Amino acid sequence: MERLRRTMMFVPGANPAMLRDAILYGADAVMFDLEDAVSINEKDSARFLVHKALKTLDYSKVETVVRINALADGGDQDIEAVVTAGVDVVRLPKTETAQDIIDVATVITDVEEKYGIEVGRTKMMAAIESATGVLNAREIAHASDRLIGIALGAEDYVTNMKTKRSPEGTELFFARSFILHAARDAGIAAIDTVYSDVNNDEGFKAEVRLIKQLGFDGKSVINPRQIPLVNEIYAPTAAEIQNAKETIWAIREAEEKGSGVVSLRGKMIDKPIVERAQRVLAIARATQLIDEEEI
Ligand SMILES: CC(=O)SCCNC(=O)CCNC(=O)[C@H](O)C(C)(C)COP(=O)(O)OP(=O)(O)OC[C@H]1O[C@@H](n2cnc3c(N)ncnc32)[C@H](O)[C@@H]1OP(=O)(O)O
Ligand SMILES: O=C([O-])CC(=O)C(=O)O
Ligand SMILES: [Mg+2]
Repeated sequence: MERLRRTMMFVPGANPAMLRDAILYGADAVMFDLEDAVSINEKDSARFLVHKALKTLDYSKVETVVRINALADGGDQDIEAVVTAGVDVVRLPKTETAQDIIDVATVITDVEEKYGIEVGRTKMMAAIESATGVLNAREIAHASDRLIGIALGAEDYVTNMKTKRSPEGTELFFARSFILHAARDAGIAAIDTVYSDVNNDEGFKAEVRLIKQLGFDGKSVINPRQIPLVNEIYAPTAAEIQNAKETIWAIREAEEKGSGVVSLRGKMIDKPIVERAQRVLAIARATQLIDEEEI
């Protein structure tokens, strides 16, 4: 099973208390921010704090991500600071073209070589936050073997599109769909954008249901309270788990009889349906909803 990336929590890089406690809330990934959550005069101290946090804290199973600045705005210094501290993933914001990714990947390679770090160890993500970025999403998603995913950055995107976010997310439908297709085409993760109305749990849950149904692997979050809400919606229900088990049992029985198709309670089961059932069970296993050995 690929790594779970249901929640990626932004943590402002200049806030030592938040950096220290970020690990405690159960996010699949913590994403330390050196870009828009950090004011210009705090950029250097944030870079230093994030380097220290990555070096000294124990992240065990939590994936570490750092959102860097553009190369023209100190991104090369950010890369040196975080790659030498062992970050798992470098996230490039406002990615417009495949060349943006190639340029960052080249700087990462230089730093890995300079410090004797295995070349390719540091992974990357691209955040897509403009019309140009969306239209180039397919090339971006294929731009480097380092890429583990692409993400939508909707606040900047709607600004670029001269609109604003709505509860229904109509204005994001094309960008979400296109980014998802690009990610699936490249075989990498698709991560949805933040929900900024941090005290509106009902609105947040409606958005999470929508992006799960579209097919996103998970969502960037900005507050610890959003983490359990995502996990609850992403967890397979007892009925879904039972149905997945019955699907596997039914197809095993059919295969023993030499057939690749069977019907379960009037519904046809064949290869893609079996694949979906296997994914439900893999998520159930990864989230301890069923035992490792079960089925
Ligand atoms: C468009 C973009 O670029 S989005 C990405 C950049 N933005 C960010 O990184 C913002 C991250 N989030 C935050 O800074 C905050 O959650 C805010 C400003 C949105 C809300 O702040 P608050 O109202 O103070 O949050 P809240 O009262 O829920 O905080 C509860 C606890 O969680 C902690 N916490 C809140 N958000 C975070 C976070 N993102 N990471 C780590 N800890 C956090 C608080 O420090 C507080 O801890 P304490 O109880 O030990 O004091
Ligand atoms: O990447 C994100 O979700 C946050 C962000 O920068 C944006 O929405 O502009
Ligand atoms: Mg942004």
